[in-house]
Amino acid sequence: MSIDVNYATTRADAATSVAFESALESARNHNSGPLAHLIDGQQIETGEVFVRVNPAHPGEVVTEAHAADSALVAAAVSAAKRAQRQWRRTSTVARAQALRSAQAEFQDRLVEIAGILSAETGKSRLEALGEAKEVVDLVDTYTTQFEESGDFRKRMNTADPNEENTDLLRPYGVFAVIGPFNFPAALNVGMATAALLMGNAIVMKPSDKAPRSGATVTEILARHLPVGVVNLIHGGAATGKALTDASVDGIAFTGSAEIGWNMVRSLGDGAFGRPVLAEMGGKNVTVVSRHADLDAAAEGVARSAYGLSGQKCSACSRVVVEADVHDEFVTKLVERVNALRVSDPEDADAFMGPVIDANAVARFEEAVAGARAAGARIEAGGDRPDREGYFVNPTVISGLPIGHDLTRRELFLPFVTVSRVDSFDDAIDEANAVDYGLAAGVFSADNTEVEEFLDRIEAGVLYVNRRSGATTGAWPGIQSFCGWKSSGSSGKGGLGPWYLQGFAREQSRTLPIA
Ligand SMILES: NC(=O)c1ccc[n+]([C@@H]2O[C@H](COP(=O)([O-])OP(=O)(O)OC[C@H]3O[C@@H](n4cnc5c(N)ncnc54)[C@H](O)[C@@H]3O)[C@@H](O)[C@H]2O)c1
Ligand SMILES: N[C@@H](CCC=O)C(=O)O
Repeated sequence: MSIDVNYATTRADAATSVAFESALESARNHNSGPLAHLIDGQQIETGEVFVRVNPAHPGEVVTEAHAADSALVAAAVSAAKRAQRQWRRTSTVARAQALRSAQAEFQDRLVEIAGILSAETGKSRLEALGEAKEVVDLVDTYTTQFEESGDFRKRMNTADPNEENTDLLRPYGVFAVIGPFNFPAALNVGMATAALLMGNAIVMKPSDKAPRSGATVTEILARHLPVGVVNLIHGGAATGKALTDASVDGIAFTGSAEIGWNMVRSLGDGAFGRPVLAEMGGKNVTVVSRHADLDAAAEGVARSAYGLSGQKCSACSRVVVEADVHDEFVTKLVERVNALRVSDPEDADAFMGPVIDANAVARFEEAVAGARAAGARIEAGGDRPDREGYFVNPTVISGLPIGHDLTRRELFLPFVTVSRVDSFDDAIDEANAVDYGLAAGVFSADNTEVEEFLDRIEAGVLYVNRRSGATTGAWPGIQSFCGWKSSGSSGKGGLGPWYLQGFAREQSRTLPIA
């Protein structure tokens, strides 16, 4: 079945929908005992068992898994170190072939993977199918870049006719790969593929909120690579901490800023620094000028703010609007938000599924109470649908004072604040007044304003007048996904052309000409 879905797709064809529904049902009923770790090619079934429930029906356990303790983590790192010695000497052609072979299996199992993603995270079918397709495109994009890189090896000039000089990129060794719950297939596979192509071995720790999603894609990678190059351990924060404290040579992390920056600090605090490629949170803004097409702006914001229930690092969570068009924009946004369908992902028309867990629901209720206490207007939502599960309604808030905490802190919820400012210049100041710098959008028909936005905005992923998603929808090989400020530690983004190099260090070699 050929499936062409991305995060801007608005409908799946009938055959894909039927296949997805069957995959979702089977994933929801698949629990056949705790998932094992994968270390040196062996399935290891030790450690306390934790469970993941279906967020649409929290009484149903979808997955169980064993959590790894620090001894098991150390065993996984040792296995990876042993395997990496050979893997780094494997020809670049053979490394690329191994990843191409995994890519083919990801493509063959795309709908099955989408079902597992939706069962564990509550993603709608289009979000789940989009993520499963992103997995395939990520492997393809990085492998193509790798194949075209000339082996990351360059012949240099020489100052001595008896010498030849080469500059090359060499792997660090073993990378810990630690991923978040919201894209537990694409982000884990993206980080892992880049590390592996560059000659590193990995120890993967997926989120404990999506262990089967992480395990399924990691086991596919493992099957196509030599034993021990890809290892998998399960668990939550304690297992993650044990992994970052172990003797890994680097970390690829995607998750919240607090945890990511702690890793950066802790790996920098030794006899020598080790790389932490961390992609972190956002408080992504859309600027709406008085020269904007307000229908396009409202649609772009609604799609970005509420897709995946606002649980994208790229989600638009604040809109800054020029005063002249504030009320009209809010009216148009509210119309669209009230039309969004919040439902179980098994419902073909569900736009928003549940949020991830009870903590997210509590955070939603606290945020709404905070907005009310500050005298803000709840323009849409602010409550929960009357149904079982971790569902909340898409929410629009206006009238919060400039600088209010709810306009600064990442909530990771379908919760959008709209702020009124006097000028386009003030809008950019307000847009930049957060620590984060991930994605940002602008709506304006005035080219001078657009240029001003592009020049001044402090974020790594920018979109202009984008109706299909004001701040979301980056795709491998099309938009790089680079966090500025507290949103990223390396100044380079996943999905883009400079990512692979972060997984290697440079070496210069001067040899006598024989
Ligand atoms: N910039 C990006 O590309 C990007 C993409 C997706 C998500 N995110 C961000 O991820 C966050 C949401 O995901 P989440 O709630 O799973 O994030 P999180 O930071 O809570 O967890 C991420 C991963 O870190 C592990 N972890 C938790 N504590 C740890 C510790 N002390 N040491 C080591 N590992 C630890 C978790 O088990 C999980 O696997 C949001 O902030 C979102 O913006 C960023
Ligand atoms: N690549 C996705 C975001 C991934 C993070 O959560 C987007 O651009 O919307």
